[in-house]
Amino acid sequence: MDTLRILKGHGTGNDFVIVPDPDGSLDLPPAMVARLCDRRTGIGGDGLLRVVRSAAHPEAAAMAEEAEWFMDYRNADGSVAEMCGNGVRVFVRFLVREQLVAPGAVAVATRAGVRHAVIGADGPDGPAEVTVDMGPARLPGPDGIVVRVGERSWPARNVNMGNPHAVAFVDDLDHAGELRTAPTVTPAAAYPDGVNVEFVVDRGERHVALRVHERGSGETLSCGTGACAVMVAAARRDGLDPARSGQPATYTVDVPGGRLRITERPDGHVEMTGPAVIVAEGRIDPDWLATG
Ligand SMILES: N[C@@H](CCC[C@H](N)C(=O)O)C(=O)O
Repeated sequence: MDTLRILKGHGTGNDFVIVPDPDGSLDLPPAMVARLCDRRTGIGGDGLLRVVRSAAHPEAAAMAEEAEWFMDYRNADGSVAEMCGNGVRVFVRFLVREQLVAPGAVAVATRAGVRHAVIGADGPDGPAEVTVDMGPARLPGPDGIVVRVGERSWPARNVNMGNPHAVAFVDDLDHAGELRTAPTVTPAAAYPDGVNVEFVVDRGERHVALRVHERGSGETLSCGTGACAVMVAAARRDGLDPARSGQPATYTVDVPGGRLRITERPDGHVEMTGPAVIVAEGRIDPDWLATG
């Protein structure tokens, strides 16, 4: 690799290094991803979005007819994740900016399947928000999940948005402490591949706020899949189930980096709407790459 074009983007403060690689020709081992995501010695990011044509990637080739582009998402530690909600909005923003797709309906292949997004034209008030059909939530259980931080513990709900989440309702977001290390979640068997943990408080009617500790990235300013998991957990707690009532349920979910609007539809699909921003673009110094 002599040089590498990269961009930097974020969605509600969840930030990503974007690596265009249409032909899927780059070798991006976990150590290189971690170097690029390092906030002091690299570009810095909660994760990395590699932009690859679905047909050029073995994990996405089967989705190529439905979605031309594959979001190869990696966490900041280099680990692979199935899905990233903020990431998919930023990914769509990137595709439109590069004129790789037209504004409007955009399908994106992910490891959790194809996700369908809608992005409008930018207006006088700034860039259009992006809405993504995040698919249905699964609530696989078991009962009795507990999240612990230091001396405190809370019951939690297992919500899967393509990736795993433990959602704990708490009295005060500060009670989760510094979150420098991952909360302990038991039983461990509920999450064989690790877990993202959300701490949630109520802010008003159908309005909640969260903090999140992400698998592979630590505490972040936002998590789109986490916000969707939180919305569904809050709806069930509040006695709402659109699949049974036939009525959609919409919640405002505040994250440390902004605000997302999440709707669960009667068909069970969860829609997320929020901003997606491209911050910068440039090239990685070939010497830096070579000394990895
Ligand atoms: N920040 C993302 C989620 C990224 C993946 C997650 N850390 C995992 O390992 O599942 C989002 O916005 O959803």
